[in-house]
Amino acid sequence: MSDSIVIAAGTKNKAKIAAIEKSLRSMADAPFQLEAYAVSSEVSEQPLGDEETMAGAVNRASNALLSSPHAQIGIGLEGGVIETSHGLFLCNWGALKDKNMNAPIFAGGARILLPNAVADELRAGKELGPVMESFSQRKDIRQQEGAIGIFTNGRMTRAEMFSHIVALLYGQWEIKSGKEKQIEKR
Ligand SMILES: O=P(O)(O)OP(=O)(O)OP(=O)(O)OC[C@H]1O[C@@H](n2cnc3c(O)ncnc32)[C@H](O)[C@@H]1O
Ligand SMILES: [Mg+2]
Repeated sequence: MSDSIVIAAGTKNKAKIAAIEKSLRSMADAPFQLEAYAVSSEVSEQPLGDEETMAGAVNRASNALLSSPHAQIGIGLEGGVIETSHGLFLCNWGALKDKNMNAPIFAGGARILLPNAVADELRAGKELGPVMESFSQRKDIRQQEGAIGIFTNGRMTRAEMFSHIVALLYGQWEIKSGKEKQIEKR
């Protein structure tokens, strides 16, 4: 980035904001301002499958951009679950919307299998957030290491997982904005 730009995040979740902040700080070559808006994802509280989770991510990105008077970019991150022949997996998506670009940019995140006890509660219509609280006997897991942290023995946190998605989004955005890195040819 050559000029300072305003980026609007479509969430107030601490793990998601930390991911955006940390990932962008490490990549952006100019200062930026990050604003956080508690926008609607316009999908269910517990998105099911890639399509619904992607829709949640892009709706958050668009709604964040609309909420901010000065932002050039909106970022939306959404956590969902997806049914497979091997069981129910966590699935995560991010979307970036630049007000000067027609198409949104997408990136998907890490997936891991949920234990049967947790998966069955979700299949019965419960949300992962509260299910994780009763499973781990702790409050607010979704703003901390998340289900992914608990089920990977703390090797990957929710913020780290979302920071990979933000890097995937930002790198694609750089290429589309003509800010490609000059990689040395050997
Ligand atoms: O404030 P927002 O941005 O909505 O943050 P959130 O934690 O609710 O995150 P999502 O809406 O993207 O997640 C969809 C649902 O999945 C839950 N969830 C997703 N990932 C989770 C995780 O790693 N740990 C605990 N709950 C999670 C979350 O509580 C919601 O019920
Ligand atoms: Mg939510």
